[in-house]
Amino acid sequence: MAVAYLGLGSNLGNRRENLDSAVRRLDEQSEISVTERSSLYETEPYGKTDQPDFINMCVEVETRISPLELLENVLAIEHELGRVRKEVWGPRTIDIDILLYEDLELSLDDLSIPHTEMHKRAFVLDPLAEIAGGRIHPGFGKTVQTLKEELEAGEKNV
Ligand SMILES: Nc1ncnc2c1ncn2[C@@H]1O[C@H](COP(=O)(O)OP(=O)(O)OP(=O)(O)O)[C@@H](O)[C@H]1O
Ligand SMILES: Nc1nc2c(c(=O)[nH]1)N=C(CO)CN2
Repeated sequence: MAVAYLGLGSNLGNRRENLDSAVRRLDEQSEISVTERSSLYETEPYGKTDQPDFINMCVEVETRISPLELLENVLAIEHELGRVRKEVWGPRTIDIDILLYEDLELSLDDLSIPHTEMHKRAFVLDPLAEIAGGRIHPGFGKTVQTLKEELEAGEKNV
């Protein structure tokens, strides 16, 4: 059984309901069990800032399926929940990113693991540290908690 961590975000419609539905749908997949969920974090939009605030959270899942099959499941759930991809980094009913999958490092056209931006994003590291603070990011060889602290220290020095 593999343990993976997913980051979820919503900034359109009923954001809590969107996140709840996404977590429920993930857990309803026969091949995926949601084993931990973080609290909800209200966050200002990062990157493209002229859009509504997000609610972000992370979940831990256990699964026997491969990273690419997990991505297919995640994209199908995004689709079911009505996410329309109009612009990169734009508003969305639901966004689900695969952050970590065991200690795998993978770089394919459609899938990079760990997620390439996760260490730069407080909206990922804050909820992730709550449920996986001690997990090692295989690319950096540092725990999630350390990456979160380094990001916070860096932000103070800007
Ligand atoms: N780790 C990953 N998790 C989810 N999608 C990924 C990952 N790595 C690559 N992708 C690819 O990224 C594509 C676009 O993702 P998406 O539209 O969610 O980007 P975004 O949310 O706007 O930006 P970001 O990925 O930086 O959060 C997906 O269709 C998927 O093929
Ligand atoms: N706060 C916050 N900002 C974002 C988010 C997000 O989930 N939360 N997702 C983005 C694209 O993936 C871009 N910016």
